[in-house]
Amino acid sequence: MTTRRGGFTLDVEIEVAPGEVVAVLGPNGSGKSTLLGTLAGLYIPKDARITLGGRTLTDTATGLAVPAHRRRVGLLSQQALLFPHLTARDNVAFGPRCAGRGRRESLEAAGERLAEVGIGELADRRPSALSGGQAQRVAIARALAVEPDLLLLDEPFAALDVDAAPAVRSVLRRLVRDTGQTTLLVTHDVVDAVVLADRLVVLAEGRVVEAGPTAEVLARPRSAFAARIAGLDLVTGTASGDGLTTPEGTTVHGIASEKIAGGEPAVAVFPPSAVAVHRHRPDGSPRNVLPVRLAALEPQGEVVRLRAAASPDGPPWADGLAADVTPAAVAELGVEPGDDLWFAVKATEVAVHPRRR
Ligand SMILES: Nc1ncnc2c1ncn2[C@@H]1O[C@H](COP(=O)(O)OP(=O)(O)OP(=O)(O)O)[C@@H](O)[C@H]1O
Repeated sequence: MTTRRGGFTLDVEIEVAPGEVVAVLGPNGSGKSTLLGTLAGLYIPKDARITLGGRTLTDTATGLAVPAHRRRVGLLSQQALLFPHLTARDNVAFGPRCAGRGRRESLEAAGERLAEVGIGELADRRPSALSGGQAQRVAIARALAVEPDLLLLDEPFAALDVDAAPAVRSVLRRLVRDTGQTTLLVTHDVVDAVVLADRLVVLAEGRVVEAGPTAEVLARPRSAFAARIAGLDLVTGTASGDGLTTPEGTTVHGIASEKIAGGEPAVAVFPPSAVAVHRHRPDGSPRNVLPVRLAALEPQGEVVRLRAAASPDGPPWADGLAADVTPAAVAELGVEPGDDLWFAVKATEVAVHPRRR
């Protein structure tokens, strides 16, 4: 598709498989919202063919443009944007009604969706009597009420205050993760992308500069933007009592970000700045101590990033882990590629998130 907005041109080709979650990342002004708006039918593209599950939604060659409310595309934006004069239930029932479903059926569906997002008891309230987090839950219910073939999420947590965001995030993560809902998610938060997305697409200046499976893009970023967001250490495995267990049986001690049942797929995330580097195995406190072989030293502004390879004495998943240390510490350690080192991370620095199956 090609969409123009003022002097800006978005020119992309994107495919999302049924049931897939694709995260769209990119700097401010790269065209992420324009992409979602074009798919939702809010912006008229200059030149585009958009199909969804065998239906053509837009084809500029033939002049076809299915109106937004008939696309079966759910859009959730930063702001809830509810109708102020309608109750939560009527707001949610609005979409199905527009799509031609009966009044009773639409209201019933609305009640169910509101219960699913945990606010069934607030169905009769107007938006002015809802908190920001509650309003955003109504907006989630509304986006799902049209039984969308495609769900578009445009930074759905960005406008929520720090108290409301975690609960809404957890509701939405669960819905996206567990229902097989085909979803395109715009986010600035790499953890959301890691936890939710099968694939990442990186936009810059209106074009796709990088695309691929989430883990691959983050492990081997090619664009500057992906490299910047990829600056996190990730270990995948399954949730266990005190953190995460990797496929070959190591435990990474950490703190669960939300309730996860033991054995559920999970990912442990920590910043390279939380990794301490030692020549010899450190005694005592840190719960996570890991032998690695130093692969590379990468200058990263104020710090030096020590990139690990797996050590013959350690787990294979250490390959690619990063530790950020000061140049002074590098000099003190006197390390060079090929050296055997120890990475240590406190359990309190490791966040364990549920992961998509
Ligand atoms: N109504 C408009 N008229 C003219 N230009 C616009 C309009 N809306 C957006 N633009 C331009 O289109 C470009 C893409 O904007 P868009 O909102 O899609 O970016 P984005 O990647 O979603 O950014 P952000 O991360 O800041 O939300 C920007 O350069 C912006 O200035």
